[in-house]
Amino acid sequence: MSRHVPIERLRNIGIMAHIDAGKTTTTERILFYAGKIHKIGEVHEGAATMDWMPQEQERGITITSAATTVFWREHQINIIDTPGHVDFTVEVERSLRVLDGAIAIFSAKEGVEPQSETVWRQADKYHVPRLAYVNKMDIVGADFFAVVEEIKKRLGAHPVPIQVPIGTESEFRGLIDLVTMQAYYYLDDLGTRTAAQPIPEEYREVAERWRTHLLEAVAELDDALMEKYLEGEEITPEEIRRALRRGTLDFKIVPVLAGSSYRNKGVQFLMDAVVDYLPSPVDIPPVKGTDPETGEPIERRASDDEPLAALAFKIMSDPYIGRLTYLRIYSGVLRSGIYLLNPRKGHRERIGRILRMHANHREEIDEVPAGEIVAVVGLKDTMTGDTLCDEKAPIVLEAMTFPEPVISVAIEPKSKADQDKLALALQRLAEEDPTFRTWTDQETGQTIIAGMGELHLDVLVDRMRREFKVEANVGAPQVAYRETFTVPVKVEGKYIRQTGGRGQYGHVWIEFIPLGRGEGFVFENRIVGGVIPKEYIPAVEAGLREALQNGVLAGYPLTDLKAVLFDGSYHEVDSSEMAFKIAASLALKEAAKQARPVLLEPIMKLEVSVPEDYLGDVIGDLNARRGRVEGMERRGNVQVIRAYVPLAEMFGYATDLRSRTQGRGTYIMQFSHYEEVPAGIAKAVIERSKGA
Ligand SMILES: Nc1nc2c(ncn2[C@@H]2O[C@H](COP(=O)(O)OP(=O)(O)OP(=O)(O)O)[C@@H](O)[C@H]2O)c(=O)[nH]1
Repeated sequence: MSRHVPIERLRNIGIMAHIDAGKTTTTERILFYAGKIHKIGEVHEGAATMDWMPQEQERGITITSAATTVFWREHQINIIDTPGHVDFTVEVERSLRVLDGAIAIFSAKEGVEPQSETVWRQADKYHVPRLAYVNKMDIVGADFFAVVEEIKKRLGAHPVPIQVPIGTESEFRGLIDLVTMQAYYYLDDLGTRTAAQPIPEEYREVAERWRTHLLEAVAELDDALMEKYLEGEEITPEEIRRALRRGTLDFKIVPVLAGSSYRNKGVQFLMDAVVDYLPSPVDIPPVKGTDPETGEPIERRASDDEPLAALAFKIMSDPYIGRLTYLRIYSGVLRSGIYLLNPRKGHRERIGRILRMHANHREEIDEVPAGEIVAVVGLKDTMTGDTLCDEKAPIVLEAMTFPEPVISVAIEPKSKADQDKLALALQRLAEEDPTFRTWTDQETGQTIIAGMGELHLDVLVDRMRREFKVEANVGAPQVAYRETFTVPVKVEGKYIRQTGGRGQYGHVWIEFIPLGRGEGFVFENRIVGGVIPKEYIPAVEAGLREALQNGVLAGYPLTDLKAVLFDGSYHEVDSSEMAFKIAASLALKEAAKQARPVLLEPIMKLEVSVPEDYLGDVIGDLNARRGRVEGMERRGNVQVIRAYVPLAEMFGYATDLRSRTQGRGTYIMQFSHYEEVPAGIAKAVIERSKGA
């Protein structure tokens, strides 16, 4: 088996951060030092190698994750660049799902920002061990130890600095390695570094203090080291590193490093830390899945000798190659030309070419061992979240969950030709992005696209224009309302037709029970004694699911309810799936009359940062938008307001806040949950939908 490196020397890592903390710059530098690119591209010049989509270069933000492979100290590092903007949270989530470790980047000035908190929690959810990297040590207001304190307070983590920066802001010029107690200086902004030096006199005290902190932390992790430490014996750098590694993998500590990626300081040490402290595929627990036949849980170890199990975590359409499916190979060996089972679809797919992705070129390979991340060309039906496996040893890996879209716009193609191109574009975009939805509005016949936020939709529309050359008019953004029931009801649905020949007979009794917000739709079959034959049950569920989509108040999907099929009857000759489907939808219609349906709206979690002077004005405005202010705190020289606000009131907020604060206010917003729309407003929304 050809493997670039033994699996213990493989690292699959992600880089996560708040927008603008420096992910792209840091990734660029890593590629540079690993010798992959020879000219360092600057983000602000629109030349960064990872950000290759045109919009990314124009907007200066990273939208899609690109996987890239580098080598460092005889280790192979696969890096996934993840986006920082909340509208693309799903990109972060799906990367975290397939990664083994992560670097969390913080700005030395801004510290723990709202989005860094969000991605940190996501990494917790997916059990991703991580390092913290305090970037931008060179900027005014940089404060390494303040960020360390914030990581502790705000994220509840146990940060353990393994370095102390020498100088800050424009004086930032070196790093003290607390593991070896040696100092390194940078001679320029190009990363030229001195050999190890003694710690300078003025840094002795602070270095000793943090060395003690480090030793206490590692002693806590290891009884043998604790003994040595208490005896006052010397603990070697090797012992410290081993304990730090164990502690990081066990989520007990987070090693913290400092640097300025932009000025080429600290990045090589960061790469060393990836090798030293982040897990290889064999350091993480075996992947979990189930047997598609029996539902029995199965585990697969990261070994070439296990049957193959891979997860498709991203689909991209490449203008030259076509459809690229990114796979994480959890176990077994992937070879081009083999057939694999997609258990969700129940059929086989042929693996075409296998590509290892570098930032700006691809390498074709024939075989990929366990633990790797690669892209595959030629898969037709595999979607994001699907498992591909050895057909002799089928497994379904735990699927990813994606949030439902909260905002939509209508798209009207300008010509017949645009109409056709639009159809293709929508199909491609939906394959790539599981949070993107599209459908045709029943009443108006318009094409609707839906996503996670205004920026998300902007980017999608932009891609339709550029990549698929669709000319279209785009409507104003609309809130994705939902509907639900508020009281439980038991109702009957009967569809019986007796007109000559063969009739129609479907008859159900269903109880509808309201569920909590976010629980979705649950169907339960409690038919006993064959009052309705088994073969008609799926038709009842399908009939309900279909009818739910069209709502009962204003055409928005009904959600957060449970339907229990508990009684009914059938006819030997006249019953059919169709008749039961219709009976189910009639039951739902009846339920709508009795179950006091209400309208639900998406509520956004908002953090606004404004200078003190504008505080009153901004809060007043939030109140006028039906906002609920939850709290306020001072961060540096700004006040941060935390609030919940209905999305319906937040269109155009960016412009509004800018003019209200003379451009000094900033905010970050993301979907939180659905809530009932107040009666007066609901009435207006329902009337508007009827008028449309
Ligand atoms: N002074 C200074 N500027 C930096 C440093 N690192 C990044 N920057 C600048 O900060 C800005 C944002 O950096 P990016 O690397 O694009 O940040 P990002 O986190 O990838 O941002 P998104 O891709 O938009 O999520 C750019 O203008 C960088 O040049 C640093 O260490 N020091």
